[in-house]
Amino acid sequence: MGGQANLYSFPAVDALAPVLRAYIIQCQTAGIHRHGIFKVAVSGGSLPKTLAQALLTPPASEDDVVHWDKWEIFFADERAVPLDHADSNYALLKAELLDKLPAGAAQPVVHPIDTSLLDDTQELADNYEQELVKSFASRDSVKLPIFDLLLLGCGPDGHTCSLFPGHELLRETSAWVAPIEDSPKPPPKRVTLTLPVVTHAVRVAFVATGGGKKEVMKEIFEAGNGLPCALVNEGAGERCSWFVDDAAVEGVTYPRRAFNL
Ligand SMILES: O=C1O[C@H](COP(=O)(O)O)[C@@H](O)[C@H](O)[C@H]1O
Repeated sequence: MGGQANLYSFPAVDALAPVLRAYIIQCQTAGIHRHGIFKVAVSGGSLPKTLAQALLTPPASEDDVVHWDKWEIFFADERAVPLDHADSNYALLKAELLDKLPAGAAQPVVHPIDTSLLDDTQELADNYEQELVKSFASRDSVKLPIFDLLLLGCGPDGHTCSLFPGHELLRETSAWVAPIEDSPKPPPKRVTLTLPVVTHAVRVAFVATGGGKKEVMKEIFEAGNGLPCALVNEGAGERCSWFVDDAAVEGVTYPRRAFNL
């Protein structure tokens, strides 16, 4: 993959949010142009709150409209818990964003995990993979699903989705969705998109904010060290963009880019 990941840095989340929105709208326009729909996968953690800040403000113009009725939302990773559990990424996205969409307005199609399968994470992952197969066409006809956009977080240890540093899941080359039963961050049982699916997306955007991320950001951008986020940078190259606040990249020498709104 040619090119390097783009790093966009802002004094604070208030300044980051409108640029993230503009970037997402660009991806939305491209997706709708490409196939009449916008297929996105989102992370949990701190991301949904920032996403809400970016996407819930009224449009500034016709070109700035979020066409929710064209959105198909998947989860980049999910914890093996009920959908109303405090650890559920679905519950988080619902509380932060989905429940706040204007009443009566068109709604996105959302794909949560099948919670009847929580006792068997392999089944849970296989079932979620089938959700992707239904949406992206059969596994026989496409080697990998191509999301229009992945919206990802970065943990302070450099994990993204539920792909953790040094974990054998990083070597998965066949499955689209994989189970993990020993996540170092609770809860231990989860399902996650695999690295090939992540790096195959049309666009990948990370959002990382706060001084608690600065050590790992330095490692990701200056050493790599095989950290999951660094592997995404390497695999997706210039298709990958980071939206961060200055606190998260304090001391990081990697060049920042200017985002042309
Ligand atoms: O466990 C998880 O953590 C990561 C990072 O979360 P953050 O709070 O540090 O942003 C998140 O992206 C992932 O979806 C979640 O399951």
